[in-house]
Amino acid sequence: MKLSGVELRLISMPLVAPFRTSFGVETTREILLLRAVTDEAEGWGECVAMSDPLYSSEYVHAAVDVLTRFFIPALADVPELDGNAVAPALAKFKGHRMAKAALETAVLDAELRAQGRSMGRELGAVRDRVPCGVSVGIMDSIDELLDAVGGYLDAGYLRIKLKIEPGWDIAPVRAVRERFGDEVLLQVDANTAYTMADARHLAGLDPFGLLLIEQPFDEEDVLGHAELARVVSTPVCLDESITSARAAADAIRLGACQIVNIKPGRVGGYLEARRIHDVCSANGVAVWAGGMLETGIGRAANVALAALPGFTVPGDTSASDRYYRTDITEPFVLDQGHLAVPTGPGIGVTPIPDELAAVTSKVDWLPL
Ligand SMILES: CSCC[C@@H](NC(=O)CCC(=O)O)C(=O)O
Ligand SMILES: [Mg+2]
Repeated sequence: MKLSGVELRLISMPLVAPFRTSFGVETTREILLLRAVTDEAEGWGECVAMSDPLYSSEYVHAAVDVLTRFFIPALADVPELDGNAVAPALAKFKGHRMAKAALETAVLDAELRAQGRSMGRELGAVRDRVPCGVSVGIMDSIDELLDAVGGYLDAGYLRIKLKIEPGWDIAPVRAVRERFGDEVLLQVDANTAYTMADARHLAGLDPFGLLLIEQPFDEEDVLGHAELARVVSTPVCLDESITSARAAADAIRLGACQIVNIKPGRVGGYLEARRIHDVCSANGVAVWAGGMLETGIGRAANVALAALPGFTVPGDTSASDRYYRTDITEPFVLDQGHLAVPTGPGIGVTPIPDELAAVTSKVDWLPL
């Protein structure tokens, strides 16, 4: 394919309710969307970087800058562009995996649309629908939390994930167990809020039969997670630490994780995400699809990824209305706790022009 240019679009999506984690509160999601225009088709990619560098070092305006000044111009020199050619063309640039992922996805989407192949087929999906979990933020009270969890269970979600932080961990987990029983699939996510000094305290979660404890320590403290795994019986899952297939292989070898949360944006794209899936599967490590509050653009691709064979636990692929009153694509709607894997060419969805225009704050066109 020949790339004629890339549109960078900033949109602002108000959340249906504040979403609080151990690193802050999100009320509006500022998102960078890319539209790659080629001589054969157009493709879309969603950059999952947050507005501020709090989940990781990346943030929206840094992604705009690095794509504009370095990554998009670098594709001009690629003679036969396709999804597989993007990562090698950007390999000389360090980091910025979320920006790279958005660009690779837009080019891959264009390639697949041109060839009439779905993302699911390209990645190796083996299911036509995926079981869905939901991520529940830190709340002001246990009662508020129990109302929220009850609502999600009534909606059909098959797994509950509770955000935790020091001072909000054992009590909310105990309350959910006491109210909803031991059968509910339940896990927690600390977003790096603890240290090894908290190990004994975190062992206090063991009696509650959690599926996993996600990223309790700093993303660089891989050995700390291995040490924790020797102290607690709850399986340790890594998110922020797993930035590549190599990082996954090292973490598994060090005993730092028994389960892996795969987020294509965090690792540089869906092709690397599939490699991480393959490494984990080869080592008997279960994986699940993480989320970054994506619109239907990113959500469509995540649902396709979640249909691969090694995704054996429900992921954070929630319905569109978990975060947004109106999505910029046809909404993803939960059906018996599952989302259908898009079957159309590429990611299988496209933005609805009026909905996209309503949330757009800035559009830039970068010709090549
Ligand atoms: C704003 S928090 C984003 C990162 C967080 N994501 C979620 O909790 C799931 C978000 C979603 O449902 O998309 C995680 O660390 O796993
Ligand atoms: Mg996480």
